[in-house]
Amino acid sequence: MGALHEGHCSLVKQSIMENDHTVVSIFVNPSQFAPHEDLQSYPKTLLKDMELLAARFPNKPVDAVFVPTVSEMYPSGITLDVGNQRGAFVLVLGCSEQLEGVTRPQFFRGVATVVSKLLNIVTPDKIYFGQKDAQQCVVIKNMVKDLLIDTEVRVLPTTREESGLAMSSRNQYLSPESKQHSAAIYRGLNAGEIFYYSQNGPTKSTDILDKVRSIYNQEEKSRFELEYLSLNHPETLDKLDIVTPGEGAIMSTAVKVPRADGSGQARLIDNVVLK
Ligand SMILES: Nc1ncnc2c1ncn2[C@@H]1O[C@H](COP(=O)(O)OP(=O)(O)OP(=O)(O)O)[C@@H](O)[C@H]1O
Ligand SMILES: CC(C)(CO)[C@@H](O)C(=O)[O-]
Ligand code: BAL
Repeated sequence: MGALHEGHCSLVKQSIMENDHTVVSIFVNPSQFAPHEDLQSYPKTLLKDMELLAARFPNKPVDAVFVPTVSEMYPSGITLDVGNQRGAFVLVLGCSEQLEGVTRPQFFRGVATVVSKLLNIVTPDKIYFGQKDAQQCVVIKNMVKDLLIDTEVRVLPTTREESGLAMSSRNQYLSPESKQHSAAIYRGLNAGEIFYYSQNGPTKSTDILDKVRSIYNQEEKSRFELEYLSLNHPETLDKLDIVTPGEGAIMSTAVKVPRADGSGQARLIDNVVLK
């Protein structure tokens, strides 16, 4: 969606390494935002993005940057009626009731819709996504499988700041202080991860999540508001009561932190995969 950072660049780098041609799409997709979300303020830095791509990949540059308009992507307009969301994609994907789907009921549908459009336009052999948006990756993998789309979905690890904070375009909303507090998001997930591996066997989800919460509880609620914290099956996103080695889980969270300009909260997501 633009406002490019090193997380995006890691996807571009991998694509340049693995393919003859690379297309970058930059499109802030209105259909995945609910009316109360941050579509209007979402950072748009196209010229800087182009400069960053040129500077980071001077030897083998990307072949095209695709920057469509909303009406090019949605020639028949967009239906934003959340009450009417049970369209084909939701039926195919079957995970609209989970996690991001609970707090952002339009999100999975909007992402599936725009990604299928992008796939139809570019027809790539491979398409690259970041593990930071783990649930989005599950939805897209299911969509590609269920709609028999001829592309390979590549998911690359989350690029982090030194503090552990996952890089995200929305980090631009934060003050340096808020960024410091936000680093607790990953510290907590990491504490849960370490606990799980120390158990060396099936582990109760509540025990793992308690370890994460013990870190989150050290933060003041006005600075760090937990929206969800959950352990889910890595492929179906079903909630797990027990995490079993071999089957594994995605431990994911969404946290709201104050925006630097005082205009409310920024919502940040992160996750770790338990093997
Ligand atoms: N830190 C990261 N590491 C690896 N991939 C990332 C990272 N951040 C984003 N991506 C991936 O880049 C692609 C484009 O994401 P998007 O433009 O929404 O950026 P974002 O930084 O995730 O923005 P947002 O702040 O809206 O979450 C997605 O596949 C996303 O998972
Ligand atoms: C998958 C995506 C491109 C759909 O707009 C977006 O959600 C993103 O960039 O993560
Ligand atoms: N990185 C996912 C885009 C979104 O939050 O809408």
